[in-house]
Amino acid sequence: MSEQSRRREALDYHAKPQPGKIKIVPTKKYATQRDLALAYSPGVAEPCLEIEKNKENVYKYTTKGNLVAIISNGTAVLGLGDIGPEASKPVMEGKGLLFKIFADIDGIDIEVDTKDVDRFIDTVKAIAPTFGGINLEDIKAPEAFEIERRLKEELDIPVMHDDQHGTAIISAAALLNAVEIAGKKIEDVKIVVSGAGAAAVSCTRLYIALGASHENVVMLDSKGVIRKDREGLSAEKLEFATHRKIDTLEEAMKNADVFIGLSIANIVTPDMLRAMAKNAIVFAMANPDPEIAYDLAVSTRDDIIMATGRSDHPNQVNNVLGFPFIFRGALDVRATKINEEMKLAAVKALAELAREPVPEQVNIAYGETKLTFGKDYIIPKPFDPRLIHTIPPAVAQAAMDTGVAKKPVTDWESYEEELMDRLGSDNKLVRLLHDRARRNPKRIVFPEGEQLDVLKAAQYVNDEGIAKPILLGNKEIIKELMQEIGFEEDNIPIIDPKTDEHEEKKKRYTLQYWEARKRKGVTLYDAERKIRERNYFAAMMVNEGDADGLISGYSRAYPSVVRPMMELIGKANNVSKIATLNLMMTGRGPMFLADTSINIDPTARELAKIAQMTAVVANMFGIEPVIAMLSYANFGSSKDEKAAKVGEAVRYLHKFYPELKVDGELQSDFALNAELHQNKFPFSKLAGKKVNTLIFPNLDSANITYKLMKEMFKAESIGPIMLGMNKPVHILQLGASVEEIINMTAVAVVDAQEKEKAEKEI
Ligand SMILES: NC(=O)C1=CN([C@@H]2O[C@H](COP(=O)(O)OP(=O)(O)OC[C@H]3O[C@@H](n4cnc5c(N)ncnc54)[C@H](OP(=O)(O)O)[C@@H]3O)[C@@H](O)[C@H]2O)C=CC1
Ligand SMILES: CC(=O)C(=O)O
Ligand SMILES: [Mg+2]
Repeated sequence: MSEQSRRREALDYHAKPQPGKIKIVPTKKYATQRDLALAYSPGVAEPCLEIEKNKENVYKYTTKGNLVAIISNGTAVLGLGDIGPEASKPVMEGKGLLFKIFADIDGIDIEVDTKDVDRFIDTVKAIAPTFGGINLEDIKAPEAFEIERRLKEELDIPVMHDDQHGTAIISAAALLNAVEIAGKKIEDVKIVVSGAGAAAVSCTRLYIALGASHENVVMLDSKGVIRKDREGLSAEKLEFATHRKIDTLEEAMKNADVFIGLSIANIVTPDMLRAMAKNAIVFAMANPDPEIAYDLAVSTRDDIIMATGRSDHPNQVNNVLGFPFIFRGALDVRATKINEEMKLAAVKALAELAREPVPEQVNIAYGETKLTFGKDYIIPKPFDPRLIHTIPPAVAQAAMDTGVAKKPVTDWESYEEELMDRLGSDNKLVRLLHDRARRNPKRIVFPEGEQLDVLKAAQYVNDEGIAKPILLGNKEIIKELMQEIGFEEDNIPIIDPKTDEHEEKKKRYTLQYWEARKRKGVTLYDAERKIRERNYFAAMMVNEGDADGLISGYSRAYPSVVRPMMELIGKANNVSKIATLNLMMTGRGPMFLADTSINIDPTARELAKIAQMTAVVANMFGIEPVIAMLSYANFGSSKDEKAAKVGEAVRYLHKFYPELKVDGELQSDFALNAELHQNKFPFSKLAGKKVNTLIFPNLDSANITYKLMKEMFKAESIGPIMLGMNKPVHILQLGASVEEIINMTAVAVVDAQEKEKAEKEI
């Protein structure tokens, strides 16, 4: 992308469809006069009086506890310098967005038009009652030091200048890991720090607290190396002034192990990098453009461990990884400050998290094959969903240990649940599914073992204890691919149905298959050939109890995989037709949609059965189904046979499954809008209820709807989940993502558990 189009894209992003990046949305009902009487006068007086009696009640009745002010005067905006309060607003709004998406904190930007330290402090103190925390941002040194110090002393809510401490925490975690990867010791490394401002000073202090040697640091500002013999140094610069008789960055870089850039763009040259020690560590963190461009640095030396503040290269060392989670932990225990112990706890948690195996969804989010701890992955990625339940508890615990938590956590398990819920119910549901699978993992056969994405999913479910994979395909190819993704597991069965191995098993499957199909035109010879095909072999494995479930369809069109499954495995006893559902993660919560893939124009009875089978699966996910039978008409408003068919299906359901919360026929708006539904059809079984299951009258409408939701609203989908098969067999959509394959595998495991339970009951 050219520089010009990148610029245009950034400007359009901010300008359209409405200017800016955040807005305020009410959290309470406001539709009726009664609601307004509660939200505002007279009802609002009650919480006011409660808070007047006890100020702490402000946390109970208002947004204070989750509201953070992001305050700047625009004097050190990124590496752009003193561009003024208005020009800093996009950055501050950006931080508001990041607070929200990563930690569910409401961050409000406040730009203050003053460079006077006292005036700035007075302004922040005057507005502090509104907020649960204060994030100071992009205020230049040395004013930033005094502003933060005094506000911390004078306020009883957490105050953190993020450029100082957020940056220090993240870069310290990255440095600890980088030093280890480089085979060095923090105590020994020679560190050059370019910049002597808010970020540089705090970062260096923290590195020293973590073991770096004061003598090994050389710091530079806009005038060059900060030497002890220089006149007029501020207290902070004097703290890091060196006795060495050098003046320039070029001199400082000779044999240095670490370069820390918190200054301005493009001041480091390739020659300077070449002069550094072996396995040099270079954190060029100036934003938006680093002290040396990433590509230039890595092409200069191949032993370098390189990081920047940007998201478009490996190793983004940026305070975005810290502030959302540090404030989350501090707010949750109502900490009165963010102290050293809390910062160190965050450093440790972040550094350790980078060493853990990376969830596949992070690989996907960053378009990576396999992120692993090493030179190109020294620090977690901001979109890592583990951050929310790893960093805040560490910070909260440290706050409690040091006596600054006014509301300590008492139940850590439910606190972690609450943290995970902050990222939405989708995560919760998927977690529930994976947890259920993990309780009793089953053997799942993957006929498409030669596909990289299938292997990655198999690796994940194996590592996570969700399933015990069995892989079908060419052994050599599979092993090579496994090695490529680091799937080093010798105990995974790999079977190639095309070779002469497993002769006895193949003979058994052939005879079974022939037995079942010999009166349907299949000869023994046909059967022998079919069993060498992976999907047939896999289906026979499930039939014969050599596997508990099957996942296929990644590389072939849906119908061509359904066919052998129907031939070999068939329907469950009480089922006339199989069907499928998709579980969609939507803004209003999880929704079940059926039949999305098989029955083109089901009869009334078939529709009723689809609804009943869908209800069973919803219960399996721990959700009580509330089912709308959809049509273009409402409760008999059209006499047309298409609408009447849905009405008839509802009558079946009411008669044979009276316990189900189901009604219709219904138009989709009446199905989804509980209030509209209640007003017009108070007699309905669904009146006042939140519908979570939609049964469509035909395949056209169901398939089109679920794919539209997926593409237009980026709704995540689990499915199509097979309904009514005799065994746990699930067919993927062509080209399903690794995440989808993982989730479908978990579905197959839970399905196998349920079928096992049902058999035992019989
Ligand atoms: N990646 C990240 O997460 C973060 C990155 N940063 C980046 O760090 C930089 C500094 O931010 P911050 O500390 O808040 O700002 P400050 O204004 O407080 O500090 C800027 C410092 O850079 C120094 N400087 C300017 N030009 C040069 C030069 N040619 N060589 C060496 N030093 C120079 C200034 O020197 P002098 O004292 O002489 O004026 C000053 O000490 C910015 O680029 C910012 O984007 C900041 C926070 C987080
Ligand atoms: C990332 C950040 O806070 C800065 O560059 O100022
Ligand atoms: Mg900043």
